[in-house]
Amino acid sequence: MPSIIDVKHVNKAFGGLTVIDDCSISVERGSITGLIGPNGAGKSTLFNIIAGALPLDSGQVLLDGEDITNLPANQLFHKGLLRTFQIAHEFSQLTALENLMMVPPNQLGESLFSTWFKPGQVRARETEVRQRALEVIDFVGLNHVRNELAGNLSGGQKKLLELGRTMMTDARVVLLDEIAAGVNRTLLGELITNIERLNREMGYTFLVIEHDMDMIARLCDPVIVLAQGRVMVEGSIEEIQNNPEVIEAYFGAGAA
Ligand SMILES: Nc1ncnc2c1ncn2[C@@H]1O[C@H](COP(=O)(O)OP(=O)(O)OP(=O)(O)O)[C@@H](O)[C@H]1O
Repeated sequence: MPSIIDVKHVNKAFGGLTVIDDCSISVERGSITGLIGPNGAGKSTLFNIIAGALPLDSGQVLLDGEDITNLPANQLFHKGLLRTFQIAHEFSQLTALENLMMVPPNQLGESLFSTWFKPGQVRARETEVRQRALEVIDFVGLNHVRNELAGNLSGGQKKLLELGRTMMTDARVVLLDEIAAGVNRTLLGELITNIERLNREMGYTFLVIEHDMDMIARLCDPVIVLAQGRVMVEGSIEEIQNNPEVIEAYFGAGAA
């Protein structure tokens, strides 16, 4: 399978500290690829670079062969590369359903001009968006709380809602940043099922940063291990777990 994301020889330093060091990774189209590594390995920095939230010093990022290096997040969003975000404070006062309805780009209703001059068209579009939001909320299993304020949802339900938000647009690649953190086991099971369904049924590719090794083991193939800003090893979870270098990096000298 060809890759959908290619990170090529990327470097990033903060002050004098090199955090991403000539790093190259490829994410296969249709895969659920895990990105793991010890604390401070540079995972979030690399994510931020891919997601257009942080400029790189040198190197290149390609999406489907197209150079997207340093493109801002909103342009990447239109190209179908998105990352999940914690529900922003101002969105916590909207219901779960309204949170989904806020997502679509170029919503005609957002423009005052079109509201004045094309009210029929705006209404039709809103009905369409609402219908889609109802389907998505059902898909992620939050139908019973659709009219709750997002701020009142449990941690796990918020994660499901974040995942749902990626479904309101035509995503090709979704970056998931520690989605398991603070989620109870039941909801985590639902999250994993939903991610797998999005992957299988809708062709989403996922790149997943995760500290929860259970989740990585259940979901990800391949797994890329980052250490000190470089790829240490890449392979199946079994290969990773049995790799002495990885054991050493995680547990320190003598553990292997
Ligand atoms: N904005 C910043 N300014 C200065 N240093 C930074 C900045 N962001 C990250 N760093 C440093 O870069 C290094 C890598 O951080 P990063 O958050 O990418 O690691 P990580 O692998 O995601 O770690 P963790 O698993 O602990 O979340 C760390 O040493 C961190 O202190």
